[in-house]
Amino acid sequence: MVEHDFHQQTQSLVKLVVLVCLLFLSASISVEARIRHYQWEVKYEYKSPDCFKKPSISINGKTPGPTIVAQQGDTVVVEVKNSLLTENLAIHWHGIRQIGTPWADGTEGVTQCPIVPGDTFIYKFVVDRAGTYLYHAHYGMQRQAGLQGMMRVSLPDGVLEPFSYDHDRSILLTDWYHKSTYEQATGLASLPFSWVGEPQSILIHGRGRFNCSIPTIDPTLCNATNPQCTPYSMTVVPGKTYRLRIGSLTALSALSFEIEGHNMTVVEADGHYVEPFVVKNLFIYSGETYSVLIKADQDPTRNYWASTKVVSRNNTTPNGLGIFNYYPNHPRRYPPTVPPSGPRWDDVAPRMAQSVAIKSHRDFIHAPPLTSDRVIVMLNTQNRVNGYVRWSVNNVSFNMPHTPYLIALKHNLLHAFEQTPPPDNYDQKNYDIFNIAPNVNATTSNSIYRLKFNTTVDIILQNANTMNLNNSETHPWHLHGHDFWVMGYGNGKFNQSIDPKNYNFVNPIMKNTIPVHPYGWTALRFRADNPGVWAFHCHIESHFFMGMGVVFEEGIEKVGKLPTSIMGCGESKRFHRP
Ligand SMILES: O=C1O[C@H]([C@@H](O)CO)C(O)=C1O
Repeated sequence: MVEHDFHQQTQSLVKLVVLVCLLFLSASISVEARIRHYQWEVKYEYKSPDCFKKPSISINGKTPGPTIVAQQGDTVVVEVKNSLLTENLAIHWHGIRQIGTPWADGTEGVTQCPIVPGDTFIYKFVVDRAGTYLYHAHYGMQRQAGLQGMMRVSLPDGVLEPFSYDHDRSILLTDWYHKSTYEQATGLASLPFSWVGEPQSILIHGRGRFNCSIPTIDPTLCNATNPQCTPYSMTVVPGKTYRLRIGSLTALSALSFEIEGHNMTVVEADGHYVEPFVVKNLFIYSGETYSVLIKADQDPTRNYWASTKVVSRNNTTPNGLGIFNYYPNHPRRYPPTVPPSGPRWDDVAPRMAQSVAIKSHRDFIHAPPLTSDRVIVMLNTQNRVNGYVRWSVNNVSFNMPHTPYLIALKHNLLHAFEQTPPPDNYDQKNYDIFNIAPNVNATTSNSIYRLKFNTTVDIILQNANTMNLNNSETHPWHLHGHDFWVMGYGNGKFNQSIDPKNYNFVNPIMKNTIPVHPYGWTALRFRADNPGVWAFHCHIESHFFMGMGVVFEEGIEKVGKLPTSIMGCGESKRFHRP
């Protein structure tokens, strides 16, 4: 009897040990499988994405950089080596909320010190929601030198999308200047002011075609036969349906994208499912992502144009052209037709109509809070400060401090930036948004909005006239660390006592980037529930450089111990122990 018991006990002990070992093994296997490790070297290289040769910033030799592919819940680790020789660096993971890792947001001056030449910095964060996202440089105007790419996060195994398709493809749309970032930034920060002008080309996934035969172009710099500028071609099999993930990281341009002869069904925006709707052309602003479904259901004996046109500015940039290639036609065979001319650049109505049409998918509605605790109205204006042309919010033009806010706030270095908070409103009674402001003087400041943790905040983006007569621009605003509900859009001046009554409480889409249309307003709502310090800014590279942004702090006391790797600049030098 005793012996039998002993035998049983030994058996159960062995079973337990085996079970624990198996559990341990499977845990370590699954943990290992869930880390996506990337090693990137960032450096300048000559590239000719539109046939014109220019020093461009590449990642492992490529611009756009590699697409990060991960699954919901994975940890992404990117080891970034700065080989730019004489230039600092920081990379932002656009659309990733960085819950619990605010120091990994990659915003120089806000969440980290820049990565100095020769250094390697490790970004580590969890991708907590499936969808289409972006990454790009967030230091000065470095993004538009080519440091940008896409991220694709798939659903957990066994979870289905609310739509079906045969193949998944991604393209990044960008605009491209021949002048260096330095020449551009110097002009913007100089007296007299020198504007960057319109981009020379539109690139479809890093490929465009500048006209090298223009007589003023140095023929040694522009080579129409360079294989780097063969047009982008996407091969499709007749009858199949394609999910095309489209991201825009233009420096300046608002775009209209279309595929000749094919409708597109919009199904995703900034990582959220959209109640499907059909468009002929998709308007997309810098910092936005969309997924569209396209069925290859046209005459399969030929190819079709993919065309990208600049809208919202009276521009000189030729349409960016690619090839929608029906297999087995040759992928570089030009379509037999004239490329589509696209919508009129100055027609705001269809752009507003698309913005309004983007609603949450009926099965994925996140209901917004019914009331908000604070309303911040943000007047968007172009101004002069001491003669310099700037952009500002409520007459305050933003500049970056030398000590990143996250470090300054966490370590109580409150003299590291101005403490008087920026205004929550502008002089709504007297300000005429339709005319050049009589007094366009503004101040510059690096003060920030401090939000009460876990409160609901409304932001009203109010557009206005620029310093040029009869001119108001489109500004795509991007919020770091959060998604917001899009509560409504309107033309003209926002009316606090009427317009909130028409907010969409039924099925508002959640996004991280949103346009404010010319002379219009856009209302968004978010929960200040992500401890950290977060930038909110116009995603036009030159506009943010000229002061068009703000910074929010929330729950700083809840932020965990900051990694010393983000430190080493300004007042944070003393905490830096490499
Ligand atoms: O910031 C800008 O400056 C120019 C122009 O307004 C200056 O004349 C322009 O088009 C912008 O978007």
